[in-house]
Amino acid sequence: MDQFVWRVLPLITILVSFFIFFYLQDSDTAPLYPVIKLRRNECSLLPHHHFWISSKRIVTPQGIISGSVEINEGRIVSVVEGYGKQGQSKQEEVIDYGDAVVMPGLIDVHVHLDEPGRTEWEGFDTGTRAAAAGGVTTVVDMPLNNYPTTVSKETLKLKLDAAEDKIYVDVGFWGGLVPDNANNLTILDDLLSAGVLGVKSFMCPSGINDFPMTTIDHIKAGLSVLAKYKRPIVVHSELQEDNENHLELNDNRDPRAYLTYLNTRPPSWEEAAIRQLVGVSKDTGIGGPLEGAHIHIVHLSDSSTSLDLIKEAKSRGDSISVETCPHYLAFSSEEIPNGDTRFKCSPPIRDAHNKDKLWEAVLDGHIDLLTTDHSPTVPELKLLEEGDFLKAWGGISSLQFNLPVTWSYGKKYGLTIEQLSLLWSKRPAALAGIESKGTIAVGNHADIVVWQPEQEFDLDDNYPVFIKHYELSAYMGSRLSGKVLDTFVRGNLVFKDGKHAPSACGVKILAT
Ligand SMILES: NC(=O)N[C@H]1NC(=O)NC1=O
Ligand SMILES: [Zn+2]
Ligand SMILES: [Zn+2]
Repeated sequence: MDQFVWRVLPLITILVSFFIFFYLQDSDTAPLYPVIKLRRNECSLLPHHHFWISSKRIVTPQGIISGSVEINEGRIVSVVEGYGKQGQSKQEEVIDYGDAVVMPGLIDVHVHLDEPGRTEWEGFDTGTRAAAAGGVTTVVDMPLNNYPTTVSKETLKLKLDAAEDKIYVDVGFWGGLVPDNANNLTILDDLLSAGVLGVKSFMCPSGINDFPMTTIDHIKAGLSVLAKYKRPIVVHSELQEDNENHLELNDNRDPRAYLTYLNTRPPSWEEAAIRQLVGVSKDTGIGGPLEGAHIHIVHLSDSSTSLDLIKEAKSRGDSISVETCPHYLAFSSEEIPNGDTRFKCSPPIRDAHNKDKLWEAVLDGHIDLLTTDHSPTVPELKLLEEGDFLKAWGGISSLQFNLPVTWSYGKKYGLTIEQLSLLWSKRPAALAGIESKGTIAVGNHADIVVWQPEQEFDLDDNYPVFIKHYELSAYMGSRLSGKVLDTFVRGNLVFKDGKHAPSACGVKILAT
């Protein structure tokens, strides 16, 4: 036995020395902690944790500057004006992006990732890879389309477990307000104290059985708890009217014609819901009985009376805000081909005049922010072959394309890069209460997208798309401008040249 040990000992010594030698080659800061070091490197496509990004177009709250951003351990530690003047830095630690735009990463506060329960529709892995590839550094996940829906602290726990080790960007979570927890506010209170950033509810059927709609009284009850936590409710604002003209039943019009579907969900549905909501938001103003609560209207499509009601509520000091989505700004009902159910969503895409007015409201600041409402499904439910607009799943798949789509269509209306950044980063961060994100400012998370507004590309089958069932996206086949080059999340380079970092190191964001 002794003899055996003496024979293998030199061999073991040589193996150990080889390991140490190669490990030290790879290390620059913490040679004594190989395990931590190796894992950290897998989070990023860069070897450094302290580095500089320089560019002639950096979007800061003070305007677009030429200079550099210093990043250390995931935070922005300095922003220096003057291109090529990054002080003490070593050359290999400076990434020079030339005239590419360096901007806060996008924050998409309306995304259905569908996991657990409907991972065949989307999922944390595919969804957050798509986000990273599109320059989206934070998403806030919706409480429905996953199964079970996120309506209690127990179901939130299932969400959090399902997200473990799968997220490439940071992810926050909305809880759901449904009759069950609106009628038993302890459940809602527990859900909020478990860390959801706020709650979502529907004023019409949601299309998902275990996510029933709420009445305005449920919403009022929910707001009383939300006020205490100072967190928002985000509301799908359509109120179904009992108007025969709009019912799908007894209707012998062509279900493949987009107009048939459009007529089933008129602007008056949005108007009726918003009228009820502004009746309640009046109490959210300073000194009001619901001070601290906030009402946010999701995916506004009607740019007429619905928008006027919101403007009025804002001008009297209500705590209320509104989002719209790229598909309402990119498409109009006149252009939607018969049977092309990729364009089906609710509320529906309306006519070109409505779209122009939506852009006007975006540019004037009456619409606060943009989101995707990325709501994917499987081909069997999108019914592309049948082309039946009345039966197909309503929801548009677009998470990876936010930035180029907003830019491609917006620049024709005079949208600036600074406005785009407010709409996609700063204001969404404020709504979700995650203000250490959303701007390139000292102390903030180094969540950054680098993109080239002038670069055009075709969204065809050769383009690396990471959303599941990408062929169901209404944007496939289009030519866009504004190519995402690199994406950083908390200083980790998570996406570059069509490739992701080896490990999914996004963080689950919980409100405290
Ligand atoms: N359940 C769900 O995701 N519904 C979404 N789809 C859509 O088009 N509008 C929605 O609210
Ligand atoms: Zn909705
Ligand atoms: Zn949605």
